[in-house]
Amino acid sequence: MAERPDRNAIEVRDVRKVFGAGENAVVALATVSVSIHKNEFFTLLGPSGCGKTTLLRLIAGFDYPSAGEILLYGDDIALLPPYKRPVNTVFQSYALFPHMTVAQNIGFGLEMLNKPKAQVKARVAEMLKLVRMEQLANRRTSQISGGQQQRVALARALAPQPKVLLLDEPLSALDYKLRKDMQIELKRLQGETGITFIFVTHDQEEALTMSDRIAVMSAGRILQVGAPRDIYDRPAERFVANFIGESNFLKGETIGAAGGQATVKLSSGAKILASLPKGFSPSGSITIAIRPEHAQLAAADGDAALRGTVENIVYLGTDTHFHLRLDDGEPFIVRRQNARGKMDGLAQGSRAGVLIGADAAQVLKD
Ligand SMILES: Nc1ncnc2c1ncn2[C@@H]1O[C@H](COP(=O)(O)OP(=O)(O)OP(=O)(O)O)[C@@H](O)[C@H]1O
Repeated sequence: MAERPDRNAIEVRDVRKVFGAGENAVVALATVSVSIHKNEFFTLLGPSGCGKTTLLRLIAGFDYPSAGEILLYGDDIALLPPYKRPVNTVFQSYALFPHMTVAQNIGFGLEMLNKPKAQVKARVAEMLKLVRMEQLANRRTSQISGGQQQRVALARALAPQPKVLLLDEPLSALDYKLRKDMQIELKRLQGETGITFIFVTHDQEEALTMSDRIAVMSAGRILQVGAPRDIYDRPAERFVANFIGESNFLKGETIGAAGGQATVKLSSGAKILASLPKGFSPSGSITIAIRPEHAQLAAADGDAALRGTVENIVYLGTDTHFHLRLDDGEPFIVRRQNARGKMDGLAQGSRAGVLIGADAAQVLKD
């Protein structure tokens, strides 16, 4: 299949997937559209059951959409069988052959494609180097660690030079430290090979660490697509603001909007500026989200936007969370980075004000 550099690596257009029929029908994907660019590390992020694996399986060809198109560099592949697609998958269970060596596992796919022996040998050597497993080439895969098995599974999937690599929660079986190392390793592999990676995870930290862009999914829909920073700083919906990081939610009234920002009157009477989601025109009652680290504590008698009482102080090593009860009864958390030797007079039961930074508030669509 010829690669057309002007096209997106993958384009999912109005794809719907329903399992079963009649009363037993399950809508796994409710009309999803997304474009994934060439050379991109793209992540599908969402809770269990939101449809991530279903979308990945449709791109891989393990299943077919009920409606819609899936294009790879402009060609519709939705009905092609998996082996005819220049796409490969790395599964959570690495699915290696335990009686074969590391090198044999990596070369297996190439041999199945009847590639000449010399070519297989050269490619296997290249892949062993790429995943830094040269020393263990002749070990059986039953005799290497989980992290090493993961590298072999990656090398095997990359060996036939797919145009797109699909990764379905490939790090979830690894312990925390190894998982962190493999996140960096995966990002390096993607950069060095230039292959488009589509990665599935329910772990928001993993998604933020590795991705060029993230699609946040919930209940068979894609709610928001953006760079990690956009998704974190500019969540468009309450689900996104809640699923990624922590957020405070405040009710307010819109009293004007211009230049992508709304002026919002809070129940405390304070007026603040809040960013608007793209193309969204607010009216009347709205909800805004504010990250705990984007608000600051201040004197209760000053000109703070919010006022309340400190109910709880949670020390977390790197920072401290101050749990406030605002005067209108709503909870609000302020996170402050800890500095050595710095103490303050705030204690449980103290009155405190909250300052909201100039670019801290985000209007939500729901
Ligand atoms: N073969 C199937 N038959 C019927 N329902 C299915 C089938 N596969 C998936 N589903 C349903 O479709 C929905 C989406 O499932 P999917 O596996 O895509 O979610 P997911 O986000 O990948 O979840 P997880 O993180 O738990 O793997 C779920 O409600 C699931 O129960």
